Amino acid sequence: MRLLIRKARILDPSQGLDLEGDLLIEEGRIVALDREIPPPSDCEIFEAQRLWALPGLIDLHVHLREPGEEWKEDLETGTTAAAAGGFTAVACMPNTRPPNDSPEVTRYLLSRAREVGRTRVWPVACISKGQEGRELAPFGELKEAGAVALSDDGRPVADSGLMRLALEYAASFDLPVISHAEDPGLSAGGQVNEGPVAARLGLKGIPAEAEAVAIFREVRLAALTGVPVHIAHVSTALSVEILRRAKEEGLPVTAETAPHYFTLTEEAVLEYNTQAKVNPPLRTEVDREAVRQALAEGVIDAVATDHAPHSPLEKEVEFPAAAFGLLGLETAVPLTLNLVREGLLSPLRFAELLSTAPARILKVPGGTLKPGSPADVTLIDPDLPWVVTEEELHSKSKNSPFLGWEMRGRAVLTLVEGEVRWRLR
Ligand SMILES: NC(=O)N[C@@H](CC(=O)O)C(=O)O
Ligand SMILES: [Zn+2]
Ligand SMILES: [Zn+2]
Repeated sequence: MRLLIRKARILDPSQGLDLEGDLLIEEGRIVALDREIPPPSDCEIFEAQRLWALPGLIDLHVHLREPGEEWKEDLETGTTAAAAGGFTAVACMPNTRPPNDSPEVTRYLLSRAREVGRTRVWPVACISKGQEGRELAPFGELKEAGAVALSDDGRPVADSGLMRLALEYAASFDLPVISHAEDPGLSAGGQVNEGPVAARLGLKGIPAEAEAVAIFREVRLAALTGVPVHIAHVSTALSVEILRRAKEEGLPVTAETAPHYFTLTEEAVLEYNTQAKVNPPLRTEVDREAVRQALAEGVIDAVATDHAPHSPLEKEVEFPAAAFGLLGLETAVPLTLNLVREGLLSPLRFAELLSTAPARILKVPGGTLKPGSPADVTLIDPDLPWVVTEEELHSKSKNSPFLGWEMRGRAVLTLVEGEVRWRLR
């Protein structure tokens, strides 16, 4: 099958390309990219005027809840939501039941992905057995089974010595390490950002320092070991300053943030709105502004969603009993496009944050439209207005703080290896 995408705005950070042109796809690969490609015989044509064509978006941080919490999400619904959000690949975190700390779980995820996956699935395995922070998981076996990275996401690795060992051991298997940076002593019992909002609600706060202290530890461990560390879900101005300094020192540290941190503030939890309860918590306007600047300046390298589905069982309860986490896959594109519209990001930087950088951080294929590459392509209508409703969302859960929001911009076509995995209406 051949497909010619015509007159799109082609954005490919891997080649520094931002041009209006055509993209020819054949047998699952990109075979040509040019200002104008004469349609070959026997070719389907997709007219893409006013649309953006990007290397398939890659979400390096999602929770698919399989195995063990399939009432919230499963591999099929999670990857369907991903494709609808414009993603061609997702990296799934290991805090499942059981956690992905064994080659059996990794292999199970990959076999489910082959059977029902709508996108590529890159399993992230545990740093520690059972995510208990005591003993390292079997990195070599996990890598052999198909894990692409390591993280105890959902929980921090509290023991700094164990984290150092994890970095050294991970390096010998060339597995990236992703840190859920949280000092558990400082965050213990916390529900929302520490400050006036927490006080007003009568809830225990989580200070910015709980994140900063942990990020500083990872920065120093990267310096000590020379092994790269990737920081998950950066939420504060203080964290941004630590990362800025680390980068100035030339240390091998990368970081992601999520759209909720550059869109919302702690005000979203007023009235005990559990849909906005997330870890790390939504912070202040100063933090939000710092995160936005960090994305523009390159201090934060990538946008990930931290898509964390929960059912009403976990969310429609009193605030302290509610689970942390919110949906992200289907709202990331319009929320990140807001930063383009505000003049903070160029369209090329947008593509970098959501595709090329995640591929580089995870060391997985993708993030490019170079001829010869697999045809993982996302077409976005950057202006399309739509409203977030439960019916629109493909995720099994509906825990989005953006329900009812008017959005602008949406994926209209998602191709994985040239196959249509999502087409808007
Ligand atoms: N971010 C969250 O609030 N929740 C995540 C865990 C995590 O990402 O740390 C979850 O698994 O629900
Ligand atoms: Zn986390
Ligand atoms: Zn997470």
